[in-house]
Amino acid sequence: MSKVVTFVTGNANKLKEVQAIIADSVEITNKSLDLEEVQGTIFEVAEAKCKQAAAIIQGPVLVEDTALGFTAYGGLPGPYIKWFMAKIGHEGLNNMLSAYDDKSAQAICTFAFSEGPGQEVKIFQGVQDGIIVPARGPVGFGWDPCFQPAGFDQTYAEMPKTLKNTVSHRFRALQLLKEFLATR
Ligand SMILES: O=P(O)(O)OP(=O)(O)OP(=O)(O)OC[C@H]1O[C@@H](n2cnc3c(O)ncnc32)[C@H](O)[C@@H]1O
Ligand SMILES: [Mg+2]
Repeated sequence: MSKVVTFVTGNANKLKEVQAIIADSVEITNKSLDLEEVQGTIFEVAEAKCKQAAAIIQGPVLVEDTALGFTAYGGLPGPYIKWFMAKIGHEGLNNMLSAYDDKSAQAICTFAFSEGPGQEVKIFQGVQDGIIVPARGPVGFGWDPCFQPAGFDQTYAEMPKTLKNTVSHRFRALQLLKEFLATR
């Protein structure tokens, strides 16, 4: 069984964070592919991406799906946040919540791992609560400028990368993944 895991993602920023957070403990190579995403729950989206990746790579694969859910919208946009970001941007995300007092949101990072085609898909999820705020900080990675994690007065974008990478939804999910990969 190959120990090397291929992380399949079309997102260079995700890859950078994953490398920064776990590269010292796990051997991960990367394949840049924008996998098709089904419509469904976060788990269904992650599982389907993982099966697709395993079929392409024909070996151990890791994929990740990131969701941003607004409490006032019952968890939407959730896994569809990418398309909301692309079409309405930071200002639009804030405007969506202008009718509501509750600005709270959850950033959810879901990794899905499989040893290969036909193998079981394992899921590792990390959640960070926060609020949606008018964009602050450098524009670099998705909705970072308008997500302020609970317990902090900076948005993800304003934080030094080293801080985001020790408190984020992705960091939390990677702690679980790391434990699993260590026993593999
Ligand atoms: O190939 P994949 O891995 O699917 O990469 P993607 O860019 O399509 O990513 P998703 O399908 O998971 O969609 C998540 C969206 O949220 C954005 N995003 C993901 N993680 C983020 C983070 O930590 N901070 C801000 N934005 C993030 C990302 O740029 C997308 O627009
Ligand atoms: Mg995607």
